[in-house]
Amino acid sequence: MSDVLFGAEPIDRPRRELAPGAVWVPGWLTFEQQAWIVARFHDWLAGPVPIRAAKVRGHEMSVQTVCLGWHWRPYAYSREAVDVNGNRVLPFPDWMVRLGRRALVEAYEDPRAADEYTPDTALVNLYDDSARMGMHQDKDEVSRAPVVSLSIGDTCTFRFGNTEDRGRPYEDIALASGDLFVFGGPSRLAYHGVTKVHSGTAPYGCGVEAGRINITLRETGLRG
Ligand SMILES: O=C(O)CCC(=O)C(=O)O
Ligand SMILES: [Fe+2]
Repeated sequence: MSDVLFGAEPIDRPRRELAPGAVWVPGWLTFEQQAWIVARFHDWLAGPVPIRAAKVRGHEMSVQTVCLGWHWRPYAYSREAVDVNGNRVLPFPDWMVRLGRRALVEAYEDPRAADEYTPDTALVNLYDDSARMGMHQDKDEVSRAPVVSLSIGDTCTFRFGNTEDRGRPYEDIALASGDLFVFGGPSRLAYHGVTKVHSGTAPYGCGVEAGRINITLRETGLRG
């Protein structure tokens, strides 16, 4: 138990800039914050649009996703979940706007980093032991504001690459429960993915017993 718990502590895991604009802040969320967010996650699961594996060119992703603010399907955002049940997604909560702003200020160590930042959508991904996410760019947003990523539950191997293609150079890091990862500026369109979820590594107290939750806060730049 204690090994697992200490594994998620920021001890020996200093903050790091992987590339210009791409910053990893281990252990940013407290266990209390993580568990509170996981309780909200259960509220979202009971919401108007069920969590589902999106289809990319006819193939179901191994990750399941539910959205707030705007509904994402591969290559497009809409207010209604047109590829699920047609219902409008839950509104984007104000606390997430504040959390996203705090995340930018923290990651970039600049009190003004969030001055022009208003995230309006969250993609909430649920990974089981066998789920992965292939290398991709987040480019369905019109805005090029940074993406704020929060991880809760099992540790994963997160692959952060370059802006040219899916291949090398890339770096593999272990994103653990409570970690913050921000990619903006010159890294905004960097390819990234999840190559493995390490089952049984969710620390006691994070609110997740098995699996991994990842929340990305984004500014779509869309109107309507
Ligand atoms: O799960 C992660 O850490 C990354 C998720 C991601 O890249 C995405 O939702 O676009
Ligand atoms: Fe992504």
